[in-house]
Amino acid sequence: MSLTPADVAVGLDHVHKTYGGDQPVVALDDVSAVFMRGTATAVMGPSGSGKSTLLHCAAGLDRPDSGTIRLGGTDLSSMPEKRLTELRRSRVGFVFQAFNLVGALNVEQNILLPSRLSGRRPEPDWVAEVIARVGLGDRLRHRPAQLSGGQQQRVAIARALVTRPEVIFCDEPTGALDTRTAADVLALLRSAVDQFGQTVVMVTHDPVAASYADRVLVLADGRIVRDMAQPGAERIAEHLALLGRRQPVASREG
Ligand SMILES: Nc1ncnc2c1ncn2[C@@H]1O[C@H](COP(=O)(O)OP(=O)(O)OP(=O)(O)O)[C@@H](O)[C@H]1O
Repeated sequence: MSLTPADVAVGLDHVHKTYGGDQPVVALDDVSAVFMRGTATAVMGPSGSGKSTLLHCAAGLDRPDSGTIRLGGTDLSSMPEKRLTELRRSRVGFVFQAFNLVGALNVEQNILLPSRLSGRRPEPDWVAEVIARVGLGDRLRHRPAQLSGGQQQRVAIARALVTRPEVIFCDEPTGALDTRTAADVLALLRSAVDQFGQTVVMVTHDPVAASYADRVLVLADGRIVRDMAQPGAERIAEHLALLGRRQPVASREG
């Protein structure tokens, strides 16, 4: 099967990112990766390996020093800040470890906030479908503080889905949840991919969370050192343990 540009949700091409200061840190060192539409990818690696930097650059929250980042057909690298902000509101969704809901707004208002900010009226049928899918129909008038952690993360996922973004970027989406609640949230993200054709890119430390993805990329020292298709939690854990013993040879495995 040959790839067409339309199959690609996000593409990074030879991306470099160095943080300045007296002792510059190379956070991304010539990273090239393609995230296909309708798939979930987990990004893993030791602390400081560049996972958040990759996510932030791919999402247009940060800029690379060199290299190209494309969202769909759009090159983000040289886009003015104002357009980048608009693009993030309308074409990208975010789910963070700390949920990042607005405490003064109720569940429904939180879910509709990105649409309001981008000046787009979401289709009522789609909003109803998303709310039903995340199981929050009886909580719409509640404030975030009145919800459990798992329910708050469901609100964040609904908020991300409602704008039909081209990709949802998740940064440790289950980091603040217990194992069972985490499994519910991961199943929900998985169903967004399988049922809605959503694209998900998820940074995680957890091999079990990563096993919900179609593909696992592992970073070390700002480089991609593993690229695995559906490896399963045990194999992921083995690879991470090997990395702990420093095996810097890049490999691509199916
Ligand atoms: N704003 C910054 N200024 C300077 N250095 C930074 C900055 N942000 C990140 N770094 C450095 O860049 C490297 C990559 O950081 P990054 O946060 O992307 O790693 P990570 O894999 O997400 O780590 P963690 O798992 O601990 O969150 C690290 O060495 C980090 O210290």
